[in-house]
Amino acid sequence: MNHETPWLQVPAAPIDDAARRAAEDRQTQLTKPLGSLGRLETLATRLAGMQGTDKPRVDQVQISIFAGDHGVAAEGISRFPQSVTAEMVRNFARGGAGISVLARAIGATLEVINLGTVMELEPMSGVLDVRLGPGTANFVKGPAMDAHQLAKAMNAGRHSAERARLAGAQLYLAGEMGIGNTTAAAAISCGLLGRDPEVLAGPGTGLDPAGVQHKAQVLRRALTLHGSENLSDPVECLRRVGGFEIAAMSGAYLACAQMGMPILVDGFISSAAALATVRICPGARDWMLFAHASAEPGHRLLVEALAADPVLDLGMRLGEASGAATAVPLLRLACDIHCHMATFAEAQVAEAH
Ligand SMILES: Cc1cc2ncn([C@H]3O[C@H](COP(=O)(O)O)[C@@H](O)[C@H]3O)c2cc1C
Ligand SMILES: O=C(O)c1cccnc1
Repeated sequence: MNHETPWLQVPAAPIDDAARRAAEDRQTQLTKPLGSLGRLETLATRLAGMQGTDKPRVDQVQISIFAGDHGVAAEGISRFPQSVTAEMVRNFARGGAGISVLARAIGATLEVINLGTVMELEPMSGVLDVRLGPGTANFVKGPAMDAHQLAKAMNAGRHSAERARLAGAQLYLAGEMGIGNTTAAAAISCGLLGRDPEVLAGPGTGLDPAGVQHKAQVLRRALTLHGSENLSDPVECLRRVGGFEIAAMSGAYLACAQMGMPILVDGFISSAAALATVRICPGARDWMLFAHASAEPGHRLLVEALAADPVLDLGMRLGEASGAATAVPLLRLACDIHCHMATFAEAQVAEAH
């Protein structure tokens, strides 16, 4: 651990079990057969435990998008050129990206943090600059970043979570933009799960089967270079084969768990960051809800390892927290039903025998 990130050792906040039980008790009194609203019930009762109230709400939603480039893109592992990372940052700022539209639609606050792209960008309103360099180093040749860059990335994530909390957010969504980051997310997953690259390499932005095979070979070279011992350590794994934006997401998730803020995890890349977070701090898992099953094939293994139960399965594979934003209306409905349905007593409806 680095002297710049002593907070990595802070445990997660405890869940309020009394509030969760009170919410579960309320569910038994609502005018419906118990369990008939399926996972909408458990979403509400888990949120109740996280928020310390029997009436949870997710009206105030924070979305933070972390962007950064990847040196491993030089290995030809993405369908798209690296310039797209910076170009998409501009698109976020102008309100034209998928997540820009979704954030407006659900009334969420959106912030963008640029951690360093190959293509330099002019200062833009709505984009925070925390540049750590023009992207990570190519991790098939050496570590993606040095300890200082890793610490700064994780601190950038923590600061985002702190801003969200100060702004009164009731739910935190992290998203990412970084050409090549499905390769980094796959490398992290291989390292932390001890699995072969072939099961974690996927098409990302749209590689054909030969491209996916090449990606797996690139991953294998990285795993050989860094070694399974180094890669089984979550912090060292993030430093060696992670990305600026992935490390920042992990820092943000960890800080949310420490401060007691519910997290809604997005797709493949976010789940790799979530797994690293849980390996750093097992208690962080209690603060995570999982939005969707990504179409990226490796996501299934992360879902399994995290014992996650994603809310949606829409075949999405965009990233940018788009899957998470899409699940927010369902979480709001779960809270509305939980808070506003009449009880058997209120409605004078007979209860079960
Ligand atoms: C226009 C565009 C917008 C995106 N928004 C998110 N991603 C997603 O795709 C990238 C990862 O895929 P790979 O590893 O194959 O490069 C990430 O930036 C991710 O957020 C995008 C990709 C593109 C092309
Ligand atoms: O699931 C994701 O997060 C994902 C998948 C492919 C490309 N970008 C993001």
